Amino acid sequence: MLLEVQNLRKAFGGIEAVRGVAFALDAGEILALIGPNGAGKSTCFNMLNGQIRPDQGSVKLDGRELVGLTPRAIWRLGVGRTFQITQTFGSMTVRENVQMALLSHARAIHDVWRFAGRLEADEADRLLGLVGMDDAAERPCGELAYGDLKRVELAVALANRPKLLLMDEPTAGMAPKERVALMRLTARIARDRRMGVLFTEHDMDVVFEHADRIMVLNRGALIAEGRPAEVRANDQVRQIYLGEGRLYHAEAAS
Ligand SMILES: Nc1ncnc2c1ncn2[C@@H]1O[C@H](COP(=O)(O)OP(=O)(O)OP(=O)(O)O)[C@@H](O)[C@H]1O
Repeated sequence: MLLEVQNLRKAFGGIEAVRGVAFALDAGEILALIGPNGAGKSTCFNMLNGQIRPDQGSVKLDGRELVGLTPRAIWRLGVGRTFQITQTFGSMTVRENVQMALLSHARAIHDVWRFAGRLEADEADRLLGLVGMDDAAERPCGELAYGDLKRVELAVALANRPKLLLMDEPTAGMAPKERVALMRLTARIARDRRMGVLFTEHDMDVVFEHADRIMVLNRGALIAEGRPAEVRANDQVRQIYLGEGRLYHAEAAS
């Protein structure tokens, strides 16, 4: 198993944001974490990459305990993350953003950035080719359409060669066609590189179409886990999403 999470807990004052969450994720697998607003998804993610220290529990990547390590140390061990708000540097070009990430991975950033016009440029272009953005390498990121920016962000996250990629609502703010394209691209890369992907997402169409497995969090606890068809058929899950119509829409679409 690539990732093994056991009995993860976190309370904020009196609120038990995450209560005894346990799951495992295999290399190359795409796992979705869904749940209503406030269910504890972000808190889970933040515990996985070290931004929040759990009150209890264990997070193991390739058998190595991550709890207690800094976010940077966890990133170096191979846990990458993309955010809901894209975090590229707007004034830098597409290629420079990826070069920056590559140099950072090589620990070279402080010494060489000033002289680094060509450094890692080939690898940056290779990663941009992978996400279909090589033609835009010279453009400032600030000029890109949102969907293109998300693809550059994926290339930036891949520069670290993550074993596990955490994606916070990867398709938020995108047009439906772009959503499908980004998730297909993510799936292809996950399979090719044997990279595990854990993502949160409010769009149930994206979740049910693209996840290998789905976990449902409600009030801090996992209430269901399984293949999309199993989760869709789960009564408790249907109750939670009832009224919102989202699960049923996903059903009709698949
Ligand atoms: N830093 C914090 N201090 C106090 N309470 C917090 C903090 N972070 C989260 N919470 C609470 O913990 C619970 C879980 O929040 P969390 O943001 O993890 O949910 P979520 O599933 O990511 O929600 P959303 O889908 O709206 O992003 C909520 O009740 C939230 O108010």
